[in-house]
Amino acid sequence: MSADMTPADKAKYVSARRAADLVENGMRVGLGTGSTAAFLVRRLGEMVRDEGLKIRGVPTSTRTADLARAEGIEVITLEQAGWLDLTIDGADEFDNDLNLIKGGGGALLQEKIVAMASDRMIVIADAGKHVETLGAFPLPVEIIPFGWQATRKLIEELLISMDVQGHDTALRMASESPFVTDEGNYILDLDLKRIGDAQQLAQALNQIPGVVENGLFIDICDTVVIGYDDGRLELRDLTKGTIVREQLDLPDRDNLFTDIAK
Ligand SMILES: O=C[C@H](O)[C@H](O)[C@H](O)COP(=O)(O)O
Repeated sequence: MSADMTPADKAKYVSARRAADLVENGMRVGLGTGSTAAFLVRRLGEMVRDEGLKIRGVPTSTRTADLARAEGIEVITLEQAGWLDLTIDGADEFDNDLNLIKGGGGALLQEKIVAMASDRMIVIADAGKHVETLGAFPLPVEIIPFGWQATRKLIEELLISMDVQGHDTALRMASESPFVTDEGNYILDLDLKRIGDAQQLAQALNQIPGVVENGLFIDICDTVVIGYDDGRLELRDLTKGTIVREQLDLPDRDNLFTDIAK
């Protein structure tokens, strides 16, 4: 497996592997969705099986739920958990204030609910996800299928009124038909290039009746673990105002990542 991993995959692995060390016995943990979060879930599974870690996980998608169960992690619902100690999730973009764009994998709604029901949200990401200004990654917006074209029109009018230039809104497709989220909704991807006031846009989007939620995570995440493909990593903690740089001791190349290879 190691030979097939791209540099970005290695960096994702580094961040996920380090973030797993922040999970403590007895925690109720929100489990994110996506390729970076999958590395985390696999590592946590290994810690549960081999190191006796006892956690209960609340997955943010059916994909993550399936993976967590396969890894031997006890899976519970958010209702059963009540509240979470920690959520660890990937992101499509993060800025210096740890505001995020999420939803590239279509799981933004459950991800936001789970993150906001947690004492702490940690993002795991390769360094390529860092941006000065959010918006290069198209912003996913989850919308109700009923009257979705009307919702799109209202979103486009909103973007014009907010003076967002050159925008494009695309219904996310899964081959021939619209992509459907775990909650039975559609996703519109807004190609905005640059989001000036992310807070204002997030609030305005959610005022539109057909909009369920948007992929802007503002003031939700307080820590990021940034991974590099050579094992370097950086932990930025906004609450403490600290940046800690470390080097992850990776096994030699032949064994690299075999602990998570499935
Ligand atoms: O809906 C998907 C999630 O928001 C993901 O966490 C995000 O798209 C990042 O995914 P990946 O880790 O695969 O880049």
